[in-house]
Amino acid sequence: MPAAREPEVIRDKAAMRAWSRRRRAEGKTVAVVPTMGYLHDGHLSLISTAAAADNPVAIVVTIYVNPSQFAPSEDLATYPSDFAGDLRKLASTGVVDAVFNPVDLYHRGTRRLAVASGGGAVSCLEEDGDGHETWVRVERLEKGLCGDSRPVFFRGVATIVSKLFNIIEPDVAVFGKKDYQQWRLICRMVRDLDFAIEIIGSEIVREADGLAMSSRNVHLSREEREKALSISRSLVDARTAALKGNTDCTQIKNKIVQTVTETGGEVDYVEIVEQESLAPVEKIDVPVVICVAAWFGKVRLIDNIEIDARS
Ligand SMILES: Nc1ncnc2c1ncn2[C@@H]1O[C@H](COP(=O)(O)OP(=O)(O)OP(=O)(O)O)[C@@H](O)[C@H]1O
Ligand SMILES: CC(C)(CO)[C@@H](O)C(=O)[O-]
Ligand code: BAL
Repeated sequence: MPAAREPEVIRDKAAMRAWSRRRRAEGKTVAVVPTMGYLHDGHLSLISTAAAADNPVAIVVTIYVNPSQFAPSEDLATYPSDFAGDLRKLASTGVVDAVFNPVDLYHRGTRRLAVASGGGAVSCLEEDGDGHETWVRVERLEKGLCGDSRPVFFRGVATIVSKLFNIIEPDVAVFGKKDYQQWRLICRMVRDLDFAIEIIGSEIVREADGLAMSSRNVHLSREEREKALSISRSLVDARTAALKGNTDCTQIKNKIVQTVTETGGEVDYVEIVEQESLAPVEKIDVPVVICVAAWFGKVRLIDNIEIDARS
């Protein structure tokens, strides 16, 4: 394990771009790990993936809670943050060269769009004005799964990730498979828009009892956290059943819904989709991913499991 090393903190986008260009002029590969902070071991595993990507590599971790991916009704205001703690964790890896932590990445404008008066603020960004008006949309992949209950989420993600790519100009970017739809959507965006960036999907990191690590887990009470284990447990059971030959998706989905609901969670969705297209399937005879989103109290969690019955 490398010795602890403080990353350089960069707040300004021009400084970030200049830093990145200097690293490339030195012959380094620039790898970026985009995050919203409140870092945990899942994030640190993305950094390890980036460090293994190429050599020599300059690693930038971005910490920015992007207002445009949150609807006004969602949890932007309570999203956890601990920048000092994040810096300590990043320093302890010994491999992170820079942290990009901008105060704001949007033009806010002057005209305020009040949500209450029906002024058209569909995300927390528009609540602050009409300054930003250019959006990146991945039209099919943004629909379904999380796109149904978070209608502005993927528009916000695709747009902020494009902005980060334009500022940092990385060679490589690492995303977690915990946010499976997000990872697939970014891959598609990069392909369709010819970003010269390799996208790496990194495996889900779990707590010892199976709960997928997530910044929002901090908001779970002890009881809610216990109930939330029903997601990972039911996903593992579903995978075991599928590999034993129960490939009927309706049956598998019903069982997961039943388990999570009986435990006290409120299911948002359970879907079984083809791994790359995210198209729903009826039978597990192609590589699939089972995706789940469920509420435990005020916390909405997502998780998934990949199944390739041929392997
Ligand atoms: N448990 C995990 N394993 C692997 N990657 C993860 C894990 N948790 C988050 N990531 C990845 O880290 C990146 C940044 O995610 P983010 O900062 O939103 O953290 P998060 O834990 O997913 O938070 P939340 O789900 O509460 O928003 C994303 O690419 C995400 O997929
Ligand atoms: C990719 C991302 C950093 C964009 O804000 C965010 O959606 C996240 O943390 O997964
Ligand atoms: N990790 C996804 C970021 C979000 O839920 O807004």
